[in-house]
Amino acid sequence: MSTSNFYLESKDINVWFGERHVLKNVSLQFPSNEVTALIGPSGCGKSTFIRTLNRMHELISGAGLAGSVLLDGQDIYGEEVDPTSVRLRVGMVFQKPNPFPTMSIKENVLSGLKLSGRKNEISDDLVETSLKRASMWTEVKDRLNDPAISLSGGQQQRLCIARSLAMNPEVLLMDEPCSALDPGSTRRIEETILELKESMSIVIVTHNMQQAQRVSDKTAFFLAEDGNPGRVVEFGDTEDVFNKPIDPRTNDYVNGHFG
Ligand SMILES: Nc1ncnc2c1ncn2[C@@H]1O[C@H](COP(=O)(O)OP(=O)(O)OP(=O)(O)O)[C@@H](O)[C@H]1O
Repeated sequence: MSTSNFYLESKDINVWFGERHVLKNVSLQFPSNEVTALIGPSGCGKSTFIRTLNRMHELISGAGLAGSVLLDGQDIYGEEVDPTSVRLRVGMVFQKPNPFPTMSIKENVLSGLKLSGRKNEISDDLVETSLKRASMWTEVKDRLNDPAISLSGGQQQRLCIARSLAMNPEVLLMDEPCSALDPGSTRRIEETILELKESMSIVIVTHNMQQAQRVSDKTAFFLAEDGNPGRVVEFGDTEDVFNKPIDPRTNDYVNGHFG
């Protein structure tokens, strides 16, 4: 049973690359059924932080970490915890769509299950459900055996979302998922995010202030000032962060005065 009121929670996360301290004391809470946007200028540590939430950070050589991340009350950095199982529970979608290009659409959806040895969960129903949840079933249902490379960039990104969803994650991390997409594809992904949040917690890194306001319930503003490590300057309801920010630096950033 969870000991936290939040589904996912970071406590005093500090990150180093070699000697360089790049994130300081980041404590954020991510409730179920909410979308949290991480915003801030380039280089303030948003992508680094999101990677600490599913133990992808430690795959980078020279990466150091202190602090804890509670997933449903359990520290994902606990000694007894297998990092692979964390990455299955906390899925991730990247900036650039990265389907397996020569695999078919269907094989892509099922690839995570195959790679993690969960072959008994593989079924046509799961392919359909995952593609439906990623809002692309009607577009691809008659071409499931076509290679992923035959899809548009926006469709490839939704296929990557479907691939994550097939693993039935409890949290979905999205690192600038729309930055390589046109406005129409961006809108489809945003609609998908709003549908998915009914069944999970979502954390999204975005440089698009309108997108943050359209999709997120909460917003965290990160800033790394004058060579100092990145930290959270302000965290709260998205409406407040954008319309009545407490910190003048948040006000300047959300109104486009820097970054
Ligand atoms: N693999 C790495 N090795 C060394 N330093 C890194 C590595 N990845 C990121 N950094 C450094 O950590 C800091 C935070 O980078 P990060 O990519 O997390 O920022 P960001 O806010 O996501 O930036 P952007 O918005 O441009 O994607 C930067 O100073 C960056 O140079």
